[in-house]
Amino acid sequence: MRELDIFDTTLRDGEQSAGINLNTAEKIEIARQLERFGATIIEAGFPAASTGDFEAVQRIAGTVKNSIVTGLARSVKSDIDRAWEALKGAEQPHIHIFLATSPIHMEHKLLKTPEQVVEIAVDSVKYARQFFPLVQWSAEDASRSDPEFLAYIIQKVIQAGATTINLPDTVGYATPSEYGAMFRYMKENVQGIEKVKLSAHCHDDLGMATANTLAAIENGADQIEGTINGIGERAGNVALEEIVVALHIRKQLYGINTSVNLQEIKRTSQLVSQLTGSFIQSNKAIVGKNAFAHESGIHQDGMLKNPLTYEIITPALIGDASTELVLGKHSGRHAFKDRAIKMGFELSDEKLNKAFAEFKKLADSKKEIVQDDLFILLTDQQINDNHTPVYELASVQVQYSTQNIPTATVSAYQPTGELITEAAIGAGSVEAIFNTLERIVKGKVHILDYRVSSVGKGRDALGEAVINLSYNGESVTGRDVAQDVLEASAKAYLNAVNRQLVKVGQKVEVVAG
Ligand SMILES: CC(=O)SCCNC(=O)CCNC(=O)[C@H](O)C(C)(C)COP(=O)(O)OP(=O)(O)OC[C@H]1O[C@@H](n2cnc3c(N)ncnc32)[C@H](O)[C@@H]1OP(=O)(O)O
Ligand SMILES: CC(C)C(=O)C(=O)O
Ligand SMILES: [Mg+2]
Repeated sequence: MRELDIFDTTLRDGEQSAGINLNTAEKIEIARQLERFGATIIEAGFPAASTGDFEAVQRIAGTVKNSIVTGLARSVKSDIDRAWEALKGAEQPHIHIFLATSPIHMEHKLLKTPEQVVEIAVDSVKYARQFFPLVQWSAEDASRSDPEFLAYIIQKVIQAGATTINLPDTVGYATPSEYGAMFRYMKENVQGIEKVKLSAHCHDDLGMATANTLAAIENGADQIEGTINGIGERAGNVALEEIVVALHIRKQLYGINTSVNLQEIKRTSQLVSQLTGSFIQSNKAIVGKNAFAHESGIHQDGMLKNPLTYEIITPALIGDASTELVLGKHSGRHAFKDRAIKMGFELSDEKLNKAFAEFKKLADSKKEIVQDDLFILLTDQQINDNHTPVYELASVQVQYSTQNIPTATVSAYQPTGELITEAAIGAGSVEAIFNTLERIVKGKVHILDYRVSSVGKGRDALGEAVINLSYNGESVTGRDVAQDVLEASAKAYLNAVNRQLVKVGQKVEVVAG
């Protein structure tokens, strides 16, 4: 059986998705889950990009023990120095350096000749090797590069000390046969290629990321890179869950093993979706809401006679218990704690007590508490930063009728602890609430995106609101749930503003420390 390394870039390329903005606590939570998922390598960020990214990479490198942690760097000394600062405490320091090799990128973006690009690549890898035992070098836009030039620069970079070579399909342009052929060509034409790991990195612009990644595997890739739920720049990266399940289901065809624990797929997917605020389309392979739903009569008949007629994967394979929990308003702390532990949460007693109080409040207004409700509630406590003072919703009241202008009255605690009440009108109830909140948070707010949906099933399902707004010029996403969508919307709005405040608080801490 061949071993394949799984390089997860949810926290770097995934976070490059428009509208996704994770804070350090959320990144650490995702990184810990990726470790449970079994990623060989976790790309935790781009340390030179911002203080927030630097801090997240440094803290993840100090937290995660069973996966290698890496950070991205341009081929410049200052980026490599910053990456070393962030990663020197890691168990196995690993850096990911990239430089574009396609004619269009070299000429129009880097403004360099191919000769200069070779020199920069070699110098940066040599420089990085002085610090890092593991250096991955990526030829950005490899699939649109001249194969001979690509083979030449890869050979030079291997001689300079690179330990992994990545061949990205940066703009999702390649077809499976072309992408596979590139791997074969490099294997046949680059001296020393057998000494390094060869990696695939596919984007989904033409919907071919999964097919391309499998083509790379068929042609000798030792590592594949992707994200959970396929989030990422533009149309996203390849969805790791699709690759690992395909390799598992088609084991006889591929003969490949990975370190991934398939049972952790559902939880990882749910966590990434919740913390990034990015919905998973219902027909998404493996993790979509309908991925295991059989609707039509002929299919249901077949399933009843023998599930293998229509089911190649079961929810149980990916750890989707989907069971309705028998936790309700009469449940006690022990049963609640036991369930939280079984769901993989590690909460302090203080956080567990807070989560329990929230659970009791919810159980009073909702017949049944399902797994999804509990997951959201416990995750919120787990990543809750209670050091930076933030806004907290006290009450919201809306007057709406088809004849009159909607009016909202909102009371909220300020970061100072003071309770204030404001009122405003709007074209609809939601706008009236948002206009009122804008007065409360005392900053310029622009709503960029806003969505509501239900969590779980039934009339009394929780309402979830996700809002992307810019607060004082910085774009940030907030989300929250409540029994009522208007309350969820108000809470999601404050959640976004609070996340921005927490981020600012973290920056101050890093600069001061
Ligand atoms: C394919 C990918 O996903 S690549 C990763 C993309 N991710 C990101 O860009 C997110 C983080 N980026 C950032 O925070 C910023 O872009 C920074 C901090 C890295 C740089 O910011 P700035 O200094 O303001 O430069 P800006 O982003 O405007 O331009 C990029 C510069 O880097 C150069 N550059 C681009 N790639 C590379 C590279 N691999 N190696 C060296 N230089 C590079 C560009 O040519 C440009 O140089 P110029 O300023 O001489 O024209
Ligand atoms: C930085 C590189 C590997 C990248 O993300 C890409 O080329 O898509
Ligand atoms: Mg990419």
